[in-house]
Amino acid sequence: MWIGVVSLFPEMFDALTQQGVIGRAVEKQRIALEFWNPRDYATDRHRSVDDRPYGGGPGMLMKVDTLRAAIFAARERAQKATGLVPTVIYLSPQGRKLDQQGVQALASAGPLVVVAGRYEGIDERVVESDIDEEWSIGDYVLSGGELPAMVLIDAAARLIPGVLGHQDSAVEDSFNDGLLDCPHYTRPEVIDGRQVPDVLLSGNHAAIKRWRLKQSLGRTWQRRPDLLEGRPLDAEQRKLLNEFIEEHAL
Ligand SMILES: O=C(NCc1ccc(CNCc2ncc[nH]2)cc1)c1csc2nc[nH]c(=O)c12
Repeated sequence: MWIGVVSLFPEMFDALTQQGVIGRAVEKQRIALEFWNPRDYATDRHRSVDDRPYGGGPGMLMKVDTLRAAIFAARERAQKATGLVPTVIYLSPQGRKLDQQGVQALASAGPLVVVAGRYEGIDERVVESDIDEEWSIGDYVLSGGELPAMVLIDAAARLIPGVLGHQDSAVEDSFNDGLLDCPHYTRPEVIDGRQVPDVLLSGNHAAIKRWRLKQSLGRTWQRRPDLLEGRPLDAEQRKLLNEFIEEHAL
């Protein structure tokens, strides 16, 4: 997967590339991550990258000419590197809320150019002319688009074949997709008098699989019933959930 990042703070993305799953994927060239900094296109003495808003008001906007130069350079590189026209994504509080379905779509959309804003954002005409999709990661105010861009890249990269070493966990994800995870346990067997559920010590893998699915269904019902609305249950899952509800009926 080829991803170009337009950001004033490319060094922030070291958090993504220096370690972990994504770091290894970049190293193994499963993912190509390249950066363009609008400041590198500044021509004035102060190398300014922000500009004042028409109509006045607090805050600044990203300077149009340096931002567009960086977007064009990233887009051109994407085409040279992949032979495909990239989808240009702008992270913004006004964007579509990112969820796993959106991540799946982005992961299979070919090369991406991801634009991370700073200040109060970017000129609306740049959104209209150069941006294909606007995405937000949630309804809370952050200081810029870099953390949202890293969230998007991390989530999308995990779906690229070969990025996740232990394939089964990716399969698990798909198996549980749309449900909350079940409780997990590891050594010691007792913590402050609290024991590990017997089924997990039984070695009965069918019973363990059943217990985990039941817990996922039950927890989703308890904590995020909205997730169940968009997800049909088969007969077995319906049965397990009903058992859970009966066991937890107050
Ligand atoms: O660039 C981002 N944030 C920086 C930022 C925060 C606030 C404002 C505008 N503030 C004035 C205002 N707001 C409402 C009315 N008037 C502009 C830019 C960002 C990208 S994706 C994302 N997803 C979740 N949260 C985020 O903040 C982000």
